[in-house]
Amino acid sequence: MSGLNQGDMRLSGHGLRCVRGGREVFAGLDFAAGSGEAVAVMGRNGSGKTSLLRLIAGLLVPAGGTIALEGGHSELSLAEQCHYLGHRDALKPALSVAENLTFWADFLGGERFDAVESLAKVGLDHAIHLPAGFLSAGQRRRLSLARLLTVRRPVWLLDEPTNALDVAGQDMFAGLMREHLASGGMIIAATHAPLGIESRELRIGGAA
Ligand SMILES: Nc1ncnc2c1ncn2[C@@H]1O[C@H](COP(=O)(O)OP(=O)(O)OP(=O)(O)O)[C@@H](O)[C@H]1O
Repeated sequence: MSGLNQGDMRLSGHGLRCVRGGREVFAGLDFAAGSGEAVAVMGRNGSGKTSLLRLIAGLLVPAGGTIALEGGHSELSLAEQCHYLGHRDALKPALSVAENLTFWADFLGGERFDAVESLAKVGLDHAIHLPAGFLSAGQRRRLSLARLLTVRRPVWLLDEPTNALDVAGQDMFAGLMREHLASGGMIIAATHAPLGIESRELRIGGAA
């Protein structure tokens, strides 16, 4: 019995151990997040914040411990219910802004929402036909964020999501995160700066 209400989800990790390049990065790590909750993963450089997100996304295998999602879509894996947004923007410079978004929507599959509307929400509708290679760093980040809106997935794994965003961009993104949480989603974000939304702190490896 999970004790969850219908539609609610809970993502948790217990006793997680991460080894990279033969070196232990962290061990005995526990975390939990429920629908509507955000967790800010904090810690010094190299403490394993990105590694934790990659473990949850299924891009790395834990050396120990377990990760479980309760109450999600029973026919989909955890990875299929996650968006993983790395700190580097995964964009194809020769493709236009709209084509990059379509590429990601095709790649990720599932139900998709209007790309133009998503681009408008992140303030990029004026650049829709521009090659992504021409975008500024903040605009590239905004295009990456539009992916979260075009393909809806309940678990957002975000690595330093506000990097390169100006103050207005950070406010815009805080609004998008709040909407996502209000709709029952959850967010695990590695960050060195405040996220701009209410969040629980998960500190890895002692004080930064
Ligand atoms: N592919 C790899 N092979 C070996 N070691 C790696 C690899 N990737 C990362 N590491 C090591 O794992 C440790 C954790 O890295 P990680 O990127 O998870 O840290 P982080 O907390 O996100 O750091 P930062 O705040 O600098 O972004 C670091 O010591 C790093 O050198």
